[in-house]
Parts: sequence; C-alpha cells; structure tokens
Amino acid sequence: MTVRVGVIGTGMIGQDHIRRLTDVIAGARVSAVTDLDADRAAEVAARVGATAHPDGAELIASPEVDAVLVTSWGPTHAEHVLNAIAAGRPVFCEKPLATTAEDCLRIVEAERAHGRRLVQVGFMRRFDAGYRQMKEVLASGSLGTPLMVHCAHRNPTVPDSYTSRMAAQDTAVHEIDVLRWLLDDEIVSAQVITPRATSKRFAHLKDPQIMLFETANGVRVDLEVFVNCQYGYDIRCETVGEEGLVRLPDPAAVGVRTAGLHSTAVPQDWKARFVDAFDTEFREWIATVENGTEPTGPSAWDGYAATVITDAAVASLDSDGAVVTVDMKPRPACYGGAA
Ligand SMILES: NC(=O)C1=CN([C@@H]2O[C@H](COP(=O)(O)OP(=O)(O)OC[C@H]3O[C@@H](n4cnc5c(N)ncnc54)[C@H](O)[C@@H]3O)[C@@H](O)[C@H]2O)C=CC1
Ligand SMILES: O=C1[C@@H](O)[C@H](O)[C@@H](O)[C@H](O)[C@H]1O
Repeated sequence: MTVRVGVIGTGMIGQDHIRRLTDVIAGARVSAVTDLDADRAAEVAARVGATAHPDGAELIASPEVDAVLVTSWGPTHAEHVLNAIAAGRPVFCEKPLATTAEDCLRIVEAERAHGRRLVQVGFMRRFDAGYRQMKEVLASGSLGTPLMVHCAHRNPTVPDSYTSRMAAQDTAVHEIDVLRWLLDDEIVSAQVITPRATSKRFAHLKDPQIMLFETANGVRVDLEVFVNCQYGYDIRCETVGEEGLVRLPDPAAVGVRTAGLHSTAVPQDWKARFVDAFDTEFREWIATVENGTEPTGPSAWDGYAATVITDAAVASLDSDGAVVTVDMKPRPACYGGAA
C-alpha cells in the first residue's frame, strides 16, 4: 500500500518534508496540500502531482488522504490536529504540538476519547543515530546512575523576528523533549539566567541564555542556548553518571589537512545536521500508518509536557531567573510510564 499524505503548510519545512516523502521514503506519496498562500500550494501541488485544497478541514476530509502532516505555523497546529483526530486520521504534527498547554490537553483528551494513539509530534532528535546510541548506553546501566547533563544548542544567527522567549519555545524545546526521553525521567523545574549579551544580536534579544532544569530523580541539566554564535549549528550533549559519561558525537565529516591546519566542517543549519534523523522519523512513521499500528514516536503527551516545561522556562526568563516549578497534570495511563 502507498500511504497518501495530505500536507497542511507548504512553507520551509513543509516543502522539505514533501521532498522527503516524494524522493526518499518508500511507500508514501503526497496526495494533497494546502496553504494560506494558495499560489504556493498550487505550485507545490503541480510539482508533486497532488491536489491543492482551499483549507486544512477540506484536506483532512478528502478521500485521497490516508494521513495528515501539519507543517503550518505553531498557533494553527491545534485546530488541524483536532480535526484529524475527529476524522480518525493518523497525524504527524511538527513541533510544537500546540502553543498553549490548554490546547495540548484538548488534543490529549480528544485522542484518549478516540481510544488509540493517532498523533506523533515532530521531535526528530529521538531518531538521530547519536542520541539513540546515547540512550542505549544509559539504558545499559554501564555508567551507573545519571547525575548531570551538559548541553549546548547553538545557531549561527537568527532573524530580527526571533524573540527572547523563542530561545525556550522554538529552540530549547528540542533538548526538553530529548532529555525526558534519554533519561526516562520528568523535568520538574526550570530556571533561565542571562550572561553578558553578545554584541552580534538584534538589540531586543537576550542571547545567549543558560537554562537549568531539574528532573524528578534529581538530575541537573545545564543548557546553553546561543543563537548568534556565528560559526555554525552546533548541538552538544554529555551525560555524566556515577561511573562514566557518554557524549553525543559530532556528525561524520571528513578531516581536511592543509596549510598547517587540520579541520572538519561544522554544519550550518538544523536541516543538514538532522537530515538522517528526519528521514528515519518519517520512515518509521509511514511504516506505522501502513501497518495500521499506533505511532511509536513522540506522543501528544510528550507534546503537552514539552509545552508546559517551555512555559516554566519562559516564566523564569520573565521573572529575572526565578526557579519555576513545572505545573504538569498527572500522566494518563494510556501514555505509558515515565517519559
Ligand atoms: N523539527 C524542526 O527542527 C523544525 C520544526 N519547525 C516547525 O515547523 C513549523 C513550520 O515552520 P516553517 O516551515 O519554518 O514556517 P514557514 O513560515 O516557512 O511555513 C509555514 C507555512 O504554513 C502556512 N500556513 C500557516 N497557517 C496555515 C494554516 N492554518 N493552513 C494552511 N497553511 C498555513 C504559511 O502560509 C506558510 O507557508 C513550525 O511549527 C516550526 O516550529 C520548523 C523548523 C525546524
Ligand atoms: O526547530 C528548529 C528551529 O525552529 C529552531 O529555531 C532551531 O534553533 C532548532 O535547532 C531547529 O531544530
């Protein structure tokens, strides 16, 4: 069976995922698209042989669609995901699941009422080979009990439209998700402090930021978010246990020796850094749709958890670095054990 995917939002990542579903992933094709920009949707539809629909609701209701991919702007995600659940369609939603905790909970409730998981959230790091190896090492117990995690998330530059809150909402949200999964533990508090600001930023932005998280088991996490670091897109993660540590590898790149220097390239953006993770994420999601099984990637509950932890980090930033307790509802049994 070829899974027919309908895509809501044909902007930057929407087009990248359409390319992936068309050229890379076997057993899938894009059958329908929609965008607020109708010309853009029509152009993409013509390129991949899909039907352009006037809006998300019509696309979801179309008999040509087996599964839905939501790659529109964050504040619109909840409406499309809720419509997909109401229609009983599997739905992959790029992060964030929704921009408010209340909307995330509405999705969790709708999915619970439907009786089986339909939603997967686009936290692609769980599909990255390096993070997967880290998780295996941690789960093996060979490092003893994990105590601390040191992380960095650096982007070369960000546009003027990027705000100080987006450091948590848009950027650190990936670490928030992957750390809950890596440690199989829940984040219970957040604190954001701001060191000296880089001169290479737009004046309104607090950059860099240092985020500190604590988990239910007492693991302490420090995360540097530095979105104007200039030199590249650099993702670092090191977990220290009682008997050793495990560190995320740098992506494979050839070593070049010339003019007295040995160098390796640093990726320049998240697309290049996580290209394999995105491919694996979609390969595994399409396989579950094809087999009629529940998705195995980040759930609606994980999307909710990421949003409430992000809210705590933003509250800390807004209150000059206070430690803010994460206000998370009890996890429903249908979403399994710890993160
Ligand atoms: N997993 C990851 O690493 C990344 C995830 N994202 C997420 O993907 C989403 C989209 O981001 P970008 O592609 O960068 O944005 P974009 O602005 O390039 O594209 C969004 C598109 O959605 C359309 N759109 C907005 N609301 C719509 C609606 N209700 N119905 C139909 N079309 C609608 C817009 O017209 C636009 O063409 C965001 O939620 C973002 O956080 C973005 C970049 C990386
Ligand atoms: O999701 C993403 C962007 O929206 C965000 O702005 C970047 O910092 C992240 O690394 C990328 O994965």
